[in-house]
Amino acid sequence: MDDILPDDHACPHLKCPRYRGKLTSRFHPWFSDLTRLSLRRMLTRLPALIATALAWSWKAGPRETLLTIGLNVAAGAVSAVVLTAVVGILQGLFAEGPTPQRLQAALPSLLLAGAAIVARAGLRSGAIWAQGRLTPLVERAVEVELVSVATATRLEAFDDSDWCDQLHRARTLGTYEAGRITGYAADIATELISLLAVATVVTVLHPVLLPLLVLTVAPVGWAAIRSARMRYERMRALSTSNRLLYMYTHAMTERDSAAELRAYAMRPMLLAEFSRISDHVRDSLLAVVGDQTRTRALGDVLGGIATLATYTALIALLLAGLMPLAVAGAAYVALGQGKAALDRLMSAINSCYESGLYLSDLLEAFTEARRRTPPATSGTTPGPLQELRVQGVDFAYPGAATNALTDVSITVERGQVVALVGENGSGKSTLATLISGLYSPDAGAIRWNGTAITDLDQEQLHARIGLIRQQYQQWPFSAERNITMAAAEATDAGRLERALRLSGADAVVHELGHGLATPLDTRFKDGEDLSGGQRQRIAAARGLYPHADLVIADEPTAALDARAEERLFATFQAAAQGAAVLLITHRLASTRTADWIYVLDHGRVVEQGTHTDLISRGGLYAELYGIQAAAYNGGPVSPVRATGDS
Ligand SMILES: Nc1ncnc2c1ncn2[C@@H]1O[C@H](COP(=O)(O)OP(=O)(O)OP(=O)(O)O)[C@@H](O)[C@H]1O
Repeated sequence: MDDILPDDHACPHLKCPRYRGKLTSRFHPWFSDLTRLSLRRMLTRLPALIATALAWSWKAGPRETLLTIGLNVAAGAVSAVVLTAVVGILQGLFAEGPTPQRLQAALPSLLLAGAAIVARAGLRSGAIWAQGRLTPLVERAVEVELVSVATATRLEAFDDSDWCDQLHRARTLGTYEAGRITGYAADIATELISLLAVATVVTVLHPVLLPLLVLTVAPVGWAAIRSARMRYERMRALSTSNRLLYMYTHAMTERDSAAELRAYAMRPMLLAEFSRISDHVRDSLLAVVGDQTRTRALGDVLGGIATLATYTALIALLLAGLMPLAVAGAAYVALGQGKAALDRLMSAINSCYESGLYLSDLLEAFTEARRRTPPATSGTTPGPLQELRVQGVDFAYPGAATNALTDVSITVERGQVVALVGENGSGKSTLATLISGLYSPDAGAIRWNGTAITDLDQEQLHARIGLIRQQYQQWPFSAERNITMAAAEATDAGRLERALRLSGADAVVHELGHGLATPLDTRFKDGEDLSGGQRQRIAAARGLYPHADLVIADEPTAALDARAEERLFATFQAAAQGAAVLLITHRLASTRTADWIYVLDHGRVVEQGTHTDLISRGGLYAELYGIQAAAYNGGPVSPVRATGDS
């Protein structure tokens, strides 16, 4: 397990140079750029991020976006009126003259302040309502966009752990923050308007007050942004740990792993691993809380000193006779409001900044997904298959030290059943996956009637291939949908009936409580589960349902009983009348009737020919066939030794 644990297990301190080095080398180059943004660079980048967020918001809910921004800005403007009115009240009250006269002078401002406070409350409530609606609208729109780009990427993207981390972060944090950033941007606008009013008032009262006001908030703002960045860096470094926790939680709470968990008594091990990783996440986050607290405390202390200096300056101006008492009182209130507005502005910028980091992450995930997506081919339309030719193909899985396939060439013609055989790990499924167009070869080409399949329209290519995968997935859909799968059009009853009959899945469906409508997942109402062989029949029907030119059957009978196996192989022979069949199997009895057989060994084609050719050659095929035949004929079989035998 240690080897797949993230680098952040190595050192809990972000400041550790060893750790930093690992992070920058492990993640994409933009990582360091993103997390080391200075305040200035962050502020220059924010408008572009906000513009992106606004564009999403507008698309997801134009009315809510307008209301969120409009009502917030209006609330900010009304706050400015409140402040001006309060200053008017104070100036009226502290002015020279008899009390009734001073009260009378303050009355209009008092009424204005009261009305403005009520109006501001109404506007704020409206803004909260609009923001409350906007957030889920944007979250949903971004989520839909994210799954849309993620499902369009090439299959090999999912062999890259960095991409898996990035996608997990985008899914769990990016979409959440994207829904909030518009609100934060509106808060910034609100507080900027309030602040503009305060700045005007204090500057009119005395020019020295404005810089003092800025000084009181600057350290607090600096500390808030620094601590936001600390948390973001930590969350980013914990990506793999968090993804592992998610996977462990899934494994320990979902049905598909429930049986093995119990049968292999995995509970103590899983709980221990889960605790170990979650302890690490907890300790990392606690360490950040400590760092954040120290930074914030420093900001507060510096801010406190600056506040003290501000009020000292105010008192000094008053004592020196440079400021009348009425103005000093108004300045005191204005400074208080200004500090509150600046605090809120800093907090809004900080929230926006933190959201912006996650949003940048999300945008990077979109860019990365598009980079990993095959170009939208207006590719050539594949015609009915006459010949599929694999020419000198090399392929290595991402990150693998050795090739899974080396210089592989095979040909499949219409009307043929071609078999791929070979021992475990020899590259058969990999070749089938490449032919299906799910991976691209590193060298060589796969040609469909002479055209490289990479130049063909991929959707139309997939529609011409019926794939029976070795590792098939049983989807939590109805039995019918598990066979027809993505078919955009309504189910073709004739093709469905044929696929059910040829695969033997008709008998399976017959026994289901709700027939084809039965959900194949017991976690859902009326759901039923299937035996291994029954599942394989459904998977075979899935591969036979399309009107395919090429049926690729990868170990289609491993779980089938003898009768079902015989029927399926006969099906493939029949299917080859109007199409081509590429059959991967370890059951060599069934390859005897194949038109051509390719034998793979360590990713290379080592033999090819008909069954008779290969037997007479006495090579690997003959050896494997001999072993199986001997087992059936009661001949000598290699003894199987129990491990530990002395
Ligand atoms: N997703 C993957 N990432 C990395 N390596 C892989 C992946 N899938 C398969 N391999 C490796 O590629 C090689 C070929 O595997 P492949 O599944 O094609 O063999 P196979 O002939 O189909 O084996 P089997 O008879 O067991 O099904 C093996 O060494 C395997 O470990």
